[in-house]
Amino acid sequence: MAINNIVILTGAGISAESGVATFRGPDGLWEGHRVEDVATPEAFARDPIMVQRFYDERRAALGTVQPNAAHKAFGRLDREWSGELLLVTQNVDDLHERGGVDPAHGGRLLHMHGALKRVWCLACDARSDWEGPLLAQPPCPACGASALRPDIVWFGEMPYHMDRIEAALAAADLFVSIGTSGAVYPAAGFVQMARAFGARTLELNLDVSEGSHLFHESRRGPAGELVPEWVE
Ligand SMILES: CC(C)NC(=O)[C@H](Cc1c[nH]c2ccccc12)NC(=O)[C@H](CCCC/N=C(/NCCC(=O)O)S[C@H]1O[C@H](COP(=O)(O)OP(=O)(O)OC[C@H]2O[C@@H](n3cnc4c(N)ncnc43)[C@H](O)[C@@H]2O)[C@@H](O)[C@H]1O)NC(=O)OCc1ccccc1
Repeated sequence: MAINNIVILTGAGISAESGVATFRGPDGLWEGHRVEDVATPEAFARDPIMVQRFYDERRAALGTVQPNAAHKAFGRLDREWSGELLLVTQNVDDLHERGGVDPAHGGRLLHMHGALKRVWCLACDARSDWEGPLLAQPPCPACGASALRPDIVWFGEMPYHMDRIEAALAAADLFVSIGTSGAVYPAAGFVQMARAFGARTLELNLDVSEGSHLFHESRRGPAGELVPEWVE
């Protein structure tokens, strides 16, 4: 089968070698909190200070990490692949962009769970690029109100770009999943969807994941080695 249309899904594992904590790593906790308990609209309503601190720390930490060989390999693929390519990431870091995947290049990169460097104003609904902390409740760049929240998809909220993602999965010849435990939906269901439409499916992951048995092929190892090998 000729491979022309590729859909790639990445998770926290692709950024692990850059020093970004995964969710279900050794303790997968933040200050003793399960992510599912911090990354929810209920937690934000209950304790906005705690939630803002959680994201301020992760946003600030982006300045201390660099894209790794896996991110850079996808930068090369984005530049060289003439067929259809959609890179869907569950990650909220900016390492795919800094690894060379150009978001402006035909919209090939989608952050289905949002991004740390974006904010959402609950007063005027504007979404804006953002670098600094939100703890001090700074004014919205669009309306000046102090009602900014991280532009991140929390548990119980609808992920972004689902229409584009589902259309690409339906047309995919190849679906590749990298560095994800397959524990969170709807992302964990993409492999079944791609297979249902006849795509070949490949997993590149350090450990066995909740979805490994669903793939045609599953390779074990660090993304920093497996991804450049696969892209070459
Ligand atoms: C916990 C789980 C059971 N819960 C869910 O799935 C829920 C509920 C649910 C929906 N459908 C279901 C069906 C069944 C059961 C439950 C549900 N899903 C939702 O709430 C979703 C929204 C989920 C998104 C939540 N936000 C995130 N992130 C942003 C926040 C933030 O980042 O702070 S999810 C977050 O957790 C997930 C973490 O998973 P991974 O990225 O896979 O990371 P993890 O640490 O788990 O695993 C790392 C893997 O990498 C590997 N690895 C490690 N190092 C390396 C290495 N070096 N190289 C290679 N691999 C490596 C490891 O082996 C491991 O396998 C990611 O998705 C990540 O984005 N929303 C929704 O369903 O809305 C409803 C709806 C529907 C219609 C209309 C309206 C509403």
